[in-house]
Amino acid sequence: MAGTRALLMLENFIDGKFLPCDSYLDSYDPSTGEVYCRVPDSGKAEVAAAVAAARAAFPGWSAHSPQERSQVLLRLADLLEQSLEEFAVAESRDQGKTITLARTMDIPRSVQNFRFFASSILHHTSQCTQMDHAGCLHYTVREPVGIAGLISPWNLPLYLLTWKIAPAIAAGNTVIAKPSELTSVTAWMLCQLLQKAGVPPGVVNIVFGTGPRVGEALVSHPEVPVISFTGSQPTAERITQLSAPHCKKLSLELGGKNPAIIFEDANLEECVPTTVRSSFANQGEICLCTSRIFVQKSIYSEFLKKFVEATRMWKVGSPADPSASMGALISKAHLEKVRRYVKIARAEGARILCGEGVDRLSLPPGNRAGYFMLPTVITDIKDESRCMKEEIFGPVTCVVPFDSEEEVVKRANSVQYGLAATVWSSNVGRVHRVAKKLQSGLVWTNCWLIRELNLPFGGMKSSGVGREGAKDSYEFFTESKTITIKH
Ligand SMILES: NC(=O)C1=CN([C@@H]2O[C@H](COP(=O)(O)OP(=O)(O)OC[C@H]3O[C@@H](n4cnc5c(N)ncnc54)[C@H](O)[C@@H]3O)[C@@H](O)[C@H]2O)C=CC1
Ligand SMILES: N/C(=C\C=C\C(=O)O)C(=O)O
Repeated sequence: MAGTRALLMLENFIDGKFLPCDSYLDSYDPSTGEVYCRVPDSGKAEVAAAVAAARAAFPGWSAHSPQERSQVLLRLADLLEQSLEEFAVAESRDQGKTITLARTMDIPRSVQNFRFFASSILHHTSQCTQMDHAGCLHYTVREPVGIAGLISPWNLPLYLLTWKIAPAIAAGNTVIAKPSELTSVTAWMLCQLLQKAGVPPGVVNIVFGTGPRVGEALVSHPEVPVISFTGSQPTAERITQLSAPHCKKLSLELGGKNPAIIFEDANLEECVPTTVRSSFANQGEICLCTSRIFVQKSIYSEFLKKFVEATRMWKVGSPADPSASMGALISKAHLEKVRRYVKIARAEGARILCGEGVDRLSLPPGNRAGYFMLPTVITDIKDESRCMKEEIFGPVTCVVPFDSEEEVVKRANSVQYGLAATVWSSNVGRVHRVAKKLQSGLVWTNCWLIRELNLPFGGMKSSGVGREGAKDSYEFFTESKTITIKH
């Protein structure tokens, strides 16, 4: 329990006003295991109120010029940047990640999301073709779709929420956002900045609560024609079913089982630390994290030794500790789920080289009830194992050897997911060839998570439907109309 300290009470943000809710959910600080915040447990009534506000705000907001909307987004970015530290501390407490990561990645990227779409909205052009034999000119115009429903997960709370809000409102839509019930605080803090930045009431509405209650009410609402979702594959299936009767536009950004392919000519000085980071950053709770590492046989032992040594240097500690590389996992249930995967691997005869069940986790007394685990490296594991097939979404990675390029491409592609991959080699021809053959929406060669926001982001196969980015998000959040002029 939270002891004598008052709990932080969040409120929904509808039509520019903070509104209390009839019932509330407990929200935990993952680094202590204590309830510290209460989140509205919204449902159909709150969604109906948000839809009414978004509907009323749409004509005015969509009639603004892109330049006017851009100015509002830029003010929002500036205000967020001025409060960066406050947001970083709040994100860390709510999610369990280190303050350092929130300060250097989550909040700066949220600022960048607003700045990026404030700029990119100014540069779209439409198409025009002529048909002289028929005396016709054809051109396209794009219009905002209407009210956008935005559902975001708990791993990168403000980062992914703003990645949806910014392009949606830049294009002239009004929005109803539903952050994860596990991490609602920075979304609520953002509402205070919306007012200051001059976002008109009703343009951005935020309803808090669980997926089955408020999430489904939003997805099922007939006046919300477009849904952008980031989260798990089973939830995406449910959203697809609920939105099917309304033929909604869907963008689904889902999970991954991302391979790292390390050839014998890789530069291990760069590859080892980057692959440790790609496996364990944000406690492994990023859909882009590496969870299957394929290493060419001739360097397998050398890589494994260096990789385990580097993983053991990755300190797990209080999120406020500047020397900690990893904080707490999101929840007790998630921690248990991740640990279960390690147990399954062990029962199948795999070897756990470091981390869970092998090394001792040392934490300050105040964090001992938190949801921490050590970064864990598994080897001697079959490709058919659940740990090599299913998304674990925690600090667990598997390392296995391979012989040939052809073999490793086949094995890398053998899972249901196709989100991100890394390829490590100094042979330029090989990196192009392998990148082309991988079934993956994103391939990073000799690096990881260097993002170019202009270009398409998203996955193949069960990793999702649609792409996000400057042009892709613009196309998703607008409808195209083709006009023919006979002259
Ligand atoms: N981007 C990614 O790849 C992510 C993947 N995951 C995966 O999903 C697993 C489960 O995590 P969850 O938090 O349960 O993910 P989730 O997919 O259930 O939650 C994501 C968002 O969807 C909402 N939601 C849940 N059920 C819904 C429904 N029926 N209708 C509308 N919205 C709904 C949630 O409230 C949250 O805002 C994780 O262990 C991880 O494997 C989780 C978060 C992000
Ligand atoms: N969607 C996720 C990460 C996106 C990162 C980016 O846009 O840079 C995720 O982890 O769910």
